[in-house]
Amino acid sequence: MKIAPSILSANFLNIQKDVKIVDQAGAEYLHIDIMDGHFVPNLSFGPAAVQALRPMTDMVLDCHLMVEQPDMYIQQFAQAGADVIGVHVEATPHIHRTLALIKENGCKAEVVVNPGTPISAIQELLPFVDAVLIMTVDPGFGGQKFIPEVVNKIRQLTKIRKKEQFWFEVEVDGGINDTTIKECASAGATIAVAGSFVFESEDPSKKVALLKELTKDE
Ligand SMILES: O=C(CO)[C@@H](O)[C@H](O)COP(=O)(O)O
Repeated sequence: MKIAPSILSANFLNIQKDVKIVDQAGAEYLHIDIMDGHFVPNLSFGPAAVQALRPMTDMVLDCHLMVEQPDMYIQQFAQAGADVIGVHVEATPHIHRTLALIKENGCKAEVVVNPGTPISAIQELLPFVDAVLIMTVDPGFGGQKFIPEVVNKIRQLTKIRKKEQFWFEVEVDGGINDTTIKECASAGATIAVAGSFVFESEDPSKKVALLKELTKDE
């Protein structure tokens, strides 16, 4: 399983140091939460933050857009250095167009589903995506409690993925720690985002190593 530390919980006064720590600890992805204060009740980063992070690491920059009208921002995030751009199925009536736009801009296209949204809502999109992000908390804040009922959706998606021989990544995000990551991994998740568990600890490097160790056989 790949580990994607979420910089929402990192130390913004010394972000370069935190990025280096998780990079050296073996994290493959760096998860960047983009919040607009409309789609979710919180504000975070814009394309300038992604541009500043890009020269700091070769980790995959995984931009999770929690924004309304995502099409307005795709090109800016792509030009800033995003590798993966995730857009919520709940955020636009034209999600297929948005996913195509992400690919046209040279990035991997990811569709994101909230805890209250069924897998059936994205089923027709599965042939077009590089990744599906299943939210295991309601988006907007770090440090929330994992919603265990969502594990069933990871299983459902994994079943479809195997049956149809799709190769998209199955990413999980929210409340991931040394217990919940095991449930997600056994259900078929391939990437785990972890914010507070990693960065609000004494030793983020050890936490990344622990998450990798716990899921090394998945
Ligand atoms: O998308 C989000 C929150 O909306 C996440 O990426 C959080 O940043 C994860 O934080 P933890 O739940 O791991 O503390």
